[in-house]
Amino acid sequence: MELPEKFCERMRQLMNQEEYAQFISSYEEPRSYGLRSNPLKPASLKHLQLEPVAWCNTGYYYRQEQRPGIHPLHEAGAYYIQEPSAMAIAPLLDVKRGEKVLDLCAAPGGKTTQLAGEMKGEGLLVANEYVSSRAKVLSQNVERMGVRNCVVLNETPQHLAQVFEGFFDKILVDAPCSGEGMFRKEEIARQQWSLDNVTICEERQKEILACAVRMLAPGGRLVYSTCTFSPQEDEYIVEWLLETYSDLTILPMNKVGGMEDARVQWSRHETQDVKRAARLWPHKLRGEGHFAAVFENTRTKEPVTNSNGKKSKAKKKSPAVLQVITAYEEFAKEYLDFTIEGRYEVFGNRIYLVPEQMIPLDGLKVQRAGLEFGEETKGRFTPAHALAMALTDKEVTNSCELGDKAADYLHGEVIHTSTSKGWMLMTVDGVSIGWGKGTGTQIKNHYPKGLRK
Ligand SMILES: C[S@@+](CC[C@H](N)C(=O)[O-])C[C@H]1O[C@@H](n2cnc3c(N)ncnc32)[C@H](O)[C@@H]1O
Repeated sequence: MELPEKFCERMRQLMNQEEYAQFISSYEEPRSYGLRSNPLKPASLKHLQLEPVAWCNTGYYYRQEQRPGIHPLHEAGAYYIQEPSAMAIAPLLDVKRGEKVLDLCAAPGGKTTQLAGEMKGEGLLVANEYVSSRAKVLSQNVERMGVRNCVVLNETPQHLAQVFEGFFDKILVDAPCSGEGMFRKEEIARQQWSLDNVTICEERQKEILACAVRMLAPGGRLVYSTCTFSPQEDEYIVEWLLETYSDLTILPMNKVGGMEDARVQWSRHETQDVKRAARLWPHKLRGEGHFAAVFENTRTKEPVTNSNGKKSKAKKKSPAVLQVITAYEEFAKEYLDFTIEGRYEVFGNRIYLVPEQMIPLDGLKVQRAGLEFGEETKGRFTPAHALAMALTDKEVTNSCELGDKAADYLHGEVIHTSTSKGWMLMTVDGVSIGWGKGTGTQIKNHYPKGLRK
């Protein structure tokens, strides 16, 4: 594999001869493939031969030729395909049900969906992505994985910091970086790499982190991660955070499965605490490589905030809004049997469930306001695909197991079978995959046209 010359030169200077040889030869080895099972949509994965990933209790290695990405259970959100070392990051936040959590650089959503699985649908998860096309992909993945409590935003960190000062219990900054840990996976990462870009990334990371620190609640936790090896974006950044923010302390980490201490000698001022951060190296474990550090905000005093005091005022609902809510409630009475926390928000003819702790959405670039329930047209309610993906067959009055017809359903075909009439949740191996509408002799296909295979 052809690696950028200046990258090799830098690594050669940083490492001793023996380690450099091991590091470089890892690029000639085949890479490992991983998937993470989704606790929100449990399924049997017996059809795959899996080996556990040491640092993630839902993570597994799979063999490339098994191609789990083309199985209907993938479309059903039973698992997320994710590079194994990337699975080490979300657990570091130690999220608890009911917390307010921000994933500031979230697309395509590997770590967001992992956090969502740990939160079990309770609390507030804000997933933000700066690049709008990537925010759409993030939103699709949040939907596929059946997440109920996530608001997807397409904002700058600077604007978020103004709105959410001191608001979040947990913040993840999985920063845009020079991507040296992607070299084996993506040729484009090798082509786009340059020493100048490393420096640009370092500056950008500091700007993003300055915003993240402002949004961290007293006692809150911040996790910083990259998928690159350059000390400028790893040890330097950790040291900079500790030198700049006296309220931040770096926490020790449980380094398992071949993770190593970060290297104090690679920081600018040899700050000893830097070693608490972790390096995941491709020549030391089965993964492409990552860097991670965990910080705690030791400040105890509440800051003056914009957001904490901001509550959604109960606005008088217009007749049009009431019509949408009524249509949903009638649908829910007939077809749903579930309770879920949050507040209704209506945008045009669409109704969403927004997590209770979310502040008013006005003035924010919202990609997904929460869980979309569906839309009303002329008094008739059509449930959203997102709602189907977030439900289990126990939470609906009618469901239909597709079995060997799953591929037909994903193609958009009508399912011929005698059925009851009305909306039904379609499932694959018991996991929801979309809506169908029974006529008595067949089920009309409501799998979204844009997702059909
Ligand atoms: C390493 S990726 C995130 C991967 C994601 N956490 C996951 O696990 O799937 C970093 C993200 O930061 C976004 N980004 C780029 N510039 C940014 C900026 N100035 N501020 C915040 N995010 C930015 C990128 O578009 C990219 O999606």
